[in-house]
Amino acid sequence: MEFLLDTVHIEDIKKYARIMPLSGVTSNPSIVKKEGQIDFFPHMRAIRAIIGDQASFHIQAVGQTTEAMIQDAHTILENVDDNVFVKIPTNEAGLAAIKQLKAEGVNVTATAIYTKFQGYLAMSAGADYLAPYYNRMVNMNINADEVIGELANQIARENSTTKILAASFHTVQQVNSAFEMGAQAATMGVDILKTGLSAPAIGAAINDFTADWESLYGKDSTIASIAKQPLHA
Ligand SMILES: O=P(O)(O)OC[C@H]1O[C@](O)(CO)[C@@H](O)[C@@H]1O
Repeated sequence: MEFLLDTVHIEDIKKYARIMPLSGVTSNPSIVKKEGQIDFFPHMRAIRAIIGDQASFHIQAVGQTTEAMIQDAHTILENVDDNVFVKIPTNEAGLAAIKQLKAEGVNVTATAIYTKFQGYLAMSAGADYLAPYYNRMVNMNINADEVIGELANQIARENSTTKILAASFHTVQQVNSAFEMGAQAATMGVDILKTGLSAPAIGAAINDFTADWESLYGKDSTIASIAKQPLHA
């Protein structure tokens, strides 16, 4: 199971690289826009420096034609590093770009996936990751669970190395569901992580444990402090 962050906000990436089992970072032009007019390549290299070589880093091509996407891919690899997964939208131009980039040995994430058909084609073209858009499918009355579940079944049937990197999440429940349907990876904004880890019930349970502990050993006592001053020494 891979958890990725769907942001290029440096402080958030630094913070959550410390907190979570971070498998990678994803971005797209809309995510980049949230940071304002950043110096694109130095910013991307700074993200790589934070997440390290073992994490997967997904950066999107913006060209509209096959040739433009391939040129974008080469430029990204030259200016960030060779391990980047270049995100290519799964339309006709994109599929042709995926085929060519895979023939060159480039890491590719097929993105903008709303249907099984797009996913099957991108898988056949050799994409390393498929990025189905969970919440956008839900908004279009497409059964996101079914799409992800069937893509996962096909991966299993073919013993394929392609992985599902589910994306476009608006709720914690959607992330759980994508994993349960067989996605190997999910990318999410920090809002999802904050919501999932800060439910009032979690804080209430921690407060109760603290109160019980302190009623026994005194205010601000810790495991370390009672080890230094054992009650029955
Ligand atoms: O629907 P949204 O929230 O814009 O998300 C689109 C998704 O597509 C991606 O570009 C795919 O990786 C993600 O970065 C993003 O989660």
